[in-house]
Amino acid sequence: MSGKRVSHRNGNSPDYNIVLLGELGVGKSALTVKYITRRFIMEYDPNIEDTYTKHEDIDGTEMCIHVMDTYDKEDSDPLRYLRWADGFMVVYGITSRQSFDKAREYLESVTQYLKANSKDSPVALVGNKIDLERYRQISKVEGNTLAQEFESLFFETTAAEEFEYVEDVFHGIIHEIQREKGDRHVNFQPLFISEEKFHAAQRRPKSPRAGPDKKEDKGPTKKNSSSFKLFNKSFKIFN
Ligand SMILES: Nc1nc2c(ncn2[C@@H]2O[C@H](COP(=O)(O)OP(=O)(O)OP(=O)(O)O)[C@@H](O)[C@H]2O)c(=O)[nH]1
Repeated sequence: MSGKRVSHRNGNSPDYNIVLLGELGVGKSALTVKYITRRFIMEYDPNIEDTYTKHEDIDGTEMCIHVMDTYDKEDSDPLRYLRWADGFMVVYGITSRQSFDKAREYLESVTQYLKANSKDSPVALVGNKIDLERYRQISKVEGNTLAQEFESLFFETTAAEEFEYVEDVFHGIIHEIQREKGDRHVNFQPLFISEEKFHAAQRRPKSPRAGPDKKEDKGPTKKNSSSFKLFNKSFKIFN
């Protein structure tokens, strides 16, 4: 994109909506909060569904990213996120076969909706918790095969390690959303956080954990006051 800014009808930064779907406990909240705050937080209230906002400047393009961390009950209406989302992240834990089966169900319902509504929003299958390699139940090949079946992007990542592992996933889907909306015209190769890259990084000395990461972060922005709820809870913060 070489620093060129995307112009929009009203001159404002574009807004992109990303929804996270998946079984309880796969790390939807952990990934959302890591992306927004760069921190790994251990405990969440599993019954909360919320939307968080982050300002980004990617390749010289300013944008506003809204992330919905869903809590899907039996009787809740999936249209609330299906209509809202510009891009979907279907998350499973690599240590849980059950969450992988659930991810397939989400992929089926999302792709069915998109097809029925002639929409082409990008979908990413995301295998989380690769820091727990020793408990892995879903191989990378199996994840990749499922993603290919649904013509979706595929990533493996962890919310418990470096911020970049999570950022890569979000930026990957943001690039695809931009491309789908005609805001980006370059050939983008989906980023993979490979086990090799992850383990190589594990062997390197880690950057200091405390405090914010290197890049200036404008922090969470109030959308409907939800972003600020984060800081009122007694979370355990690990980095
Ligand atoms: N080791 C490890 N633990 C993780 C990771 N991501 C999340 N967790 C932990 O897994 C548990 C569930 O994570 P959540 O983010 O609450 O999962 P969720 O998908 O939002 O599910 P609910 O909050 O239960 O709706 C928490 O204890 C997290 O700390 C990860 O990448 N690695």
